Amino acid sequence: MKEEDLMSKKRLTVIGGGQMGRALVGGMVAANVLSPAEICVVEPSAESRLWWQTQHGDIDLVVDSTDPAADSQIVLIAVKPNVVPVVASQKDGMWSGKLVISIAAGVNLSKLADWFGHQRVVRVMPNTPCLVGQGACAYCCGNDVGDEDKQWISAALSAVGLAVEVNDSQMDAVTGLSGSGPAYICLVIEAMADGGVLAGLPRHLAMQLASQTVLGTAKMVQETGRHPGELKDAVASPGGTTIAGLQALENKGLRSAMIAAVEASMKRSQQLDSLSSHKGQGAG
Ligand SMILES: NC(=O)C1=CN([C@@H]2O[C@H](COP(=O)(O)OP(=O)(O)OC[C@H]3O[C@@H](n4cnc5c(N)ncnc54)[C@H](O)[C@@H]3O)[C@@H](O)[C@H]2O)C=CC1
Ligand SMILES: O=C(O)[C@@H]1CCC=N1
Repeated sequence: MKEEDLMSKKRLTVIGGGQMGRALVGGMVAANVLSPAEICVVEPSAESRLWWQTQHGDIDLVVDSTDPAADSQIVLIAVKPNVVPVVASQKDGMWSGKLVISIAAGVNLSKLADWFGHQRVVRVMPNTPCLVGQGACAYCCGNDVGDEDKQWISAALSAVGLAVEVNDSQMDAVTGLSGSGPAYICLVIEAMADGGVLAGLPRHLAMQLASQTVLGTAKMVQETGRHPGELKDAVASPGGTTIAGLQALENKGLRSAMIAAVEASMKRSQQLDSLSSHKGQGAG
C-alpha cells in the first residue's frame, strides 16, 4: 500500500492534549500526515481546550474518551503515566479492535497489554521537536501489531522526525536520552546565551547565535558522519580561544553532568515503571 493511501484511511484520537499531544498533532498536521478532520482530541481541562480551539479550531475536541466522536481505529494515549490505567479502564470493551499507541514514560508493553486487554499496543517515546518536524522517536510493538499497523506508525512518526524501532527493554534509556533530551539542550542554549549576555551581547542576538550554533553543529554531525571529537578538534586552534573555553567546560564537568542527566532520567523512567505496576497508581 502506498504511504498516502495508508495515511488517508485512518482516523486518530489523541487522549490528552497537553505538551506532547500538542507537539505530535501540530507536527503531523503540518506534515500532512492527517488532516484536522481526521483527528479527535480528548481533553478534560477547559484551559487546554481553549488552547486547542484557538490553535486548531478545525480538530474535533471532546471532554471524555467515551464520547462517540472519540471512537477511532487508532488511539494515541498522551496522558501522564499514572492516568493511563484510568483511561484504559473507563469503559468495558472500548479498546477491542483498536491500535493503541502510548507515549507514557515508564509504561512498558506488558502493562499496556494488561490494561488495554490485547497485544495490539505500541509504546512510543517521542520528543517535543516533533512539533517542528525534527523529533526523535523510538517505538516498540506488542505481539499483535500487524505489518500495516507498523507501516502506519513508521510513516506517521517519520513525518515528524526520526523514527526508530527498538526493544521494549531499551525504552527507559531512550527516555533518558532523546525523550528528556530537548530539556537538556534548551538549558545549554539558554546558558550559552547567558554567557553571550555576560560578554556584552544583547539578549535576542545571543539567543539567535546560541540556538543556530546548536542547530548547525547537530546538522554537521549528522551530514558529515564525522565523530564529534574530530569536529571539536577542528574548531580548537592551538593556543586559541576555543581550547580555553573547552578547558572551562572540562573543569566544570560538562561531560559527566550530561552523562549523569541521561542516567538519572533513565532511572526515573524505570521507577515510574515499577510505580505503575498497580492500576491507577504511579507518579505523574
Ligand atoms: N512532555 C514531553 O516532552 C514528553 C512527554 N511524554 C509523555 O507524554 C505524556 C503526556 O505528557 P505531557 O504532554 O508532558 O503532559 P501534560 O500534563 O502537558 O498533558 C497531559 C494532558 O492530559 C490531560 N488529561 C488528564 N486526564 C485525562 C483523561 N482522563 N483523559 C484525557 N486527557 C486527560 C490533561 O488535561 C493534560 O492536558 C506523559 O505520559 C509523558 O510521559 C513522552 C515524551 C516526551
Ligand atoms: O519528564 C517526563 O517525564 C517526560 C517523559 C520524557 C520527557 N518528558
